[in-house]
Amino acid sequence: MTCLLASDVSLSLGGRHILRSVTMSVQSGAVVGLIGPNGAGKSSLLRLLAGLKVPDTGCLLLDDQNLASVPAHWRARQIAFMPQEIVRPPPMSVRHVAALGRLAHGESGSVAFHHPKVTEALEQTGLLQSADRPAHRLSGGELARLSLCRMLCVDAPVLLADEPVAALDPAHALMVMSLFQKAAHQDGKAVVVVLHDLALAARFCDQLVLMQDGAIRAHGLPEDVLAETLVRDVYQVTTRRIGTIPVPWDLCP
Ligand SMILES: Nc1ncnc2c1ncn2[C@@H]1O[C@H](COP(=O)(O)OP(=O)(O)OP(=O)(O)O)[C@@H](O)[C@H]1O
Repeated sequence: MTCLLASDVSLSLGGRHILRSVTMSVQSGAVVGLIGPNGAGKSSLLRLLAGLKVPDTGCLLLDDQNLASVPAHWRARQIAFMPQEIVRPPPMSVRHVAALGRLAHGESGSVAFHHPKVTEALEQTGLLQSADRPAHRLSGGELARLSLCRMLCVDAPVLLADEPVAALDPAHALMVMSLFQKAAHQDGKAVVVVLHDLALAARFCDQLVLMQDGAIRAHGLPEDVLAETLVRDVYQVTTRRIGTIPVPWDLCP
């Protein structure tokens, strides 16, 4: 059982308080959705969870080990991270770029290129047919799926993805969210996904953490966190419901 915990973390950057006393955790078998308005601190928190930034106060614990003191190569095998910014890769094939995920295991060259996990991840992200295409010629959504694919190639017990569906069409967004759900529920991964789509958050996440102004405003079951009054207050939008699923409808008057 893997557990990643951010315990009372605070972070300041450029003289601004970015995160204030944030505590949250994710365990094997669960998808946690990190939601909140632009600038709320979601990406900053995700980078702390990935061990890519160190908090000013508080700590990050992976199975009781402080992320600040574990070897980087061990951390890279435990936590796979998909950043929000998708960098256009150099002229390499899609499979070559995906195989870079195996570097976390010290694998490169043909060992990485032919690794079964790479083929599986290409298939899961709908890129197997495009494996030989030049990666730098992919569309924005295809590049986002390649970034996700590379993360899956790490085969880590913890998956952290920053807005993985922001550039995807509805079918691929549903495919990717189903993929995260399966990774958690069937394969026992611990998954944290940053999302702006409240309907996807409601449908596919087991728990939601709602951030506002660098702090956690609410956390718990999606139906509780996405209560109409809370969504209205935090996002300044009204919603309409399809069952329990909220759809942002209008700006608050
Ligand atoms: N290096 C930095 N120096 C100063 N401020 C920063 C720095 N990095 C981030 N910030 C600020 O921290 C706040 C939180 O940024 P963050 O990217 O974590 O928000 P977010 O919730 O992920 O937003 P979005 O939904 O727009 O991606 C923002 O106001 C941002 O401008």
